[in-house]
Amino acid sequence: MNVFVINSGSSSIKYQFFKMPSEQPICSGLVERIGLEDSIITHKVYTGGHEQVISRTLDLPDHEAGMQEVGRLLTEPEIGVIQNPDEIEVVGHRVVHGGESFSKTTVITLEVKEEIKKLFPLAPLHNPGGYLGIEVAEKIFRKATQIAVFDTAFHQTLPEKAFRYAIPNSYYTDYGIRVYGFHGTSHKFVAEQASEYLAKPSAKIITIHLGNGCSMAAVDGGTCVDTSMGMGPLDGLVMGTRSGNIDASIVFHLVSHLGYDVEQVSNLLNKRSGMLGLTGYSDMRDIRKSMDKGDKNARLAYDLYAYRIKKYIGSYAAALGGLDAIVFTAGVGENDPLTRKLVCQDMDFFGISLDEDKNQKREPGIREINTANGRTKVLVIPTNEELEIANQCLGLLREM
Ligand SMILES: Nc1ncnc2c1ncn2[C@@H]1O[C@H](COP(=O)(O)OP(=O)(O)O)[C@@H](O)[C@H]1O
Ligand SMILES: CC(=O)OP(=O)(O)O
Ligand SMILES: [Mg+2]
Repeated sequence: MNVFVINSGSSSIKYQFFKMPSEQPICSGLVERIGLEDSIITHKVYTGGHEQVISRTLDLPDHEAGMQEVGRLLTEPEIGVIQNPDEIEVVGHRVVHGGESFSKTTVITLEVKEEIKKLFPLAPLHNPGGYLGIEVAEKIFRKATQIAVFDTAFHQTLPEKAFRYAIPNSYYTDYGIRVYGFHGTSHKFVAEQASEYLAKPSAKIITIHLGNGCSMAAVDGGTCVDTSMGMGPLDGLVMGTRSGNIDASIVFHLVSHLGYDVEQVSNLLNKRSGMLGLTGYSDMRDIRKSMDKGDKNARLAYDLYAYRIKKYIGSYAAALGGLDAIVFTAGVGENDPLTRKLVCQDMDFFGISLDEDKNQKREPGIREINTANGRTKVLVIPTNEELEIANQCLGLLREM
C-alpha cells in the first residue's frame, strides 16, 4: 500500500512516502525555515539501497507554498517517484490538536475538518498548517483516503491528577479545559524504541522532545503518565518562539496595565517569546553561532532552556518513582550536544552522567551517551513521527 505522510510542524513540513506494511521508505523530505529567509527543501529518494539527495534553497513564505513545492518534487521528471498522484492510496496527516472530540486516529471527513478548524485558537501555530496540508493533499492526491493522527492521542492515558487544572470542576466538565499534551506520536515512538533498546517493557522513561516546539513526557511501562504541554502547545519548556510556562498573572498585567488585547498576548507568547524573545533567533544553530561570538543573551537563553528541562526531569523522576532512561529527540535533542551537556550537568543525584566524547559524536540510529557507571541511561533516539503515523493509518484501515 502506498502511504504518504505529511507532518506539518510550526516551522517545517516533513513528509515521507512508505510502502506499507513493509515500512519501506520510497522518498522523504524536509522543508525547513518556513517563513524565515532562505527556506531549505531537502528531498531524498531511496532506490535500490541508494539515497539521492536534492537540496534547494528558496523563499517559502508559508506552509501552502511549501506543500506545493513538495507536490511538484514527487512527480518531477528524472527524480519523481510517482507518475500520477492517484498512485497514492493513503495520506496520513499529523494533526496537532484533537481536542475533546478525537483521541484516536480518524478518517478525515468534512466534520473532522470543521473540528480541526475550531481548534485553531488552541494550537495557532499548528492546526492551521495541518488543516492546510489536508486541503492541499485532497487536491493533489484525489484518490487517497485522508487520515488524521493526533498529537494528543498518546496522552489520553494521563491520570486525572495530571490532566486536571485546579480551577472549578465545571470548567473541565462544561468547557473541556484540561491538559491534552502534544508531540504524542513522537513520545510514543521514542519511548517504545527506548524500552526495546533497554529490553525492559516496564521501563520508567522520560522522553525529551526538543524541536521548534519542545515537550517532555513521563512514560511508565509504555503508558504516558505526565507531560509538559497543557491545554495547548504553549505550556512547559522554553521553545523556539514560545515562552513555555509563565505565571498567569503576567497575562493580567499585559492586559490591564499595558493595554494588550487577546490577539496581542497570544502573538507575544506563541510567536515572539522563547529563544526568539531572549536572543533574536529561534533556531538553535543561529543561537549557538551568536553565543560563540560572545553574545551574553544567547548564553543566558541556553542556560534557561536547559534549566527548565532539568526541573522537569526532577519532577518526572518523582512522578515515576524511579528512572531507567532519559531520551533526547527531535531537531535540537538529536543534533545539539551543548543542550544535552547542560541538561545532564550536575545530575549525578539522578544517576545521570554524560560521556562527553559520546555526546559529541554524530552517528545515525540509537546512541547511548552516558558513562559506563551512569545508573540512568542517556539515549539519543531519532524520532520518526512519519513512520509512526503510517503504522497508525494501517492499523485503522485494518480495523475498518
Ligand atoms: N544541527 C543542529 N544543531 C542544533 N540545532 C538544530 C540542528 N538541526 C536542527 N536544529 C534545531 O531543530 C529545530 C527544528 O526541529 P524539528 O524537530 O524539525 O522542529 P519542528 O518539527 O517543530 O519544526 C530547529 O529550529 C533548530 O533549532
Ligand atoms: C506541538 C508542537 O509544538 O509541534 P512542533 O514542535 O512540531 O512545533
Ligand atoms: Mg516537530
